[in-house]
Amino acid sequence: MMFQQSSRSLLDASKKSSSFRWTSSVGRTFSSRSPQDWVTTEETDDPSIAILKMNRAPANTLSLEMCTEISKAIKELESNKKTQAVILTSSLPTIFSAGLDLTELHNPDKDRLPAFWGAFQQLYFDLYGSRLATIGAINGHAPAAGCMLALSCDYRIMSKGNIGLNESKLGICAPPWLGQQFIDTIGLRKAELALNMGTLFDTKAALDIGLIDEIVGEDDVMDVAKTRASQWVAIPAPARVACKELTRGRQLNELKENRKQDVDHFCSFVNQEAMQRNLGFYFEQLAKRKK
Ligand SMILES: CCCCCCCCCC/C=C/CC(=O)SCCNC(=O)CCNC(=O)[C@H](O)C(C)(C)COP(=O)(O)OP(=O)(O)OC[C@H]1O[C@@H](n2cnc3c(N)ncnc32)[C@H](O)[C@@H]1OP(=O)(O)O
Repeated sequence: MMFQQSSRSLLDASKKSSSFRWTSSVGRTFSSRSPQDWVTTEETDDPSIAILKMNRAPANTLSLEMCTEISKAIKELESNKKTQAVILTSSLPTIFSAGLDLTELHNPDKDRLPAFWGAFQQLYFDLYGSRLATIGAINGHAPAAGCMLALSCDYRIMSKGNIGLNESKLGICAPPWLGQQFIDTIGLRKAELALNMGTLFDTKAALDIGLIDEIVGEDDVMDVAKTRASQWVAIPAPARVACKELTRGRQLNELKENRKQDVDHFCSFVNQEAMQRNLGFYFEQLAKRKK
């Protein structure tokens, strides 16, 4: 890995507290196959290009275990010298990732919360700082931390859905490092407007502001992703890695140096009563929406 980070203690803590079926504070039961199945990797006909698929129905939300599984898959791919690129995509029909799992944030388990945020930070380190060329094949909605997954890729193609940082609609603000990623991608003024309004962009608007690089037809996503991956792999790996270090190294190191403060900041922010009220309200609206 290019920007190796140590998170042993946080990830060890996450293993102790993992639970895969639970009832949320608004009474919905989440269940799924085991976390090992939430993320799968596949080979392509080009041995230098792999596919990483998120399979956590219903919305590929990022729980502590989901973050850990994605990080683990990236590290495994990186450990194979032949692998030079990964295509990140979703196996769900309409959602790339709905962002952080709100059950982690709402009425949180006080011991689990810091480990959860540590696993989310680690995922940012692992994806944004990967030595691999990363192609985001965004085949559905990608709000908030789902947008972070997309922003962490080197190249983004999108077929459908909405993308953006909508945290303000939940009564919160994106963490500074995610906000910075957004600003670095689309520029300060556009980011300022979008962050404040919590704007989610459709594919055309996302392309217009530079949040994605290309719109592709639904049936063409994987073919285009493979073509783009081949183009990235054709650049000598040391040059690619050096370019990534040049454009992303400062931001990655900044969080690395402030990791503990960021966890403390997040936990005290989330534990505020007003914050919990906002989250509870948003979460209930989300659950009621279909009815
Ligand atoms: C200077 C300040 C410093 C502050 C530092 C700390 C700041 C804290 C930072 C916190 C960062 C937060 C980032 C996040 O990612 S928050 C999560 C944001 N995500 C969302 O708002 C997305 C919510 N979801 C949707 O809008 C929709 O689900 C969708 C993605 C548009 C898809 O819609 P669709 O109709 O297809 O699907 P459903 O809505 O029916 O969803 C299917 C089921 O999944 C549940 N769901 C969806 N999203 C989440 C989620 N994020 N967490 C938990 N559960 C989710 C949804 O309720 C459905 O469940 P059901 O089938 O049981 O009804």
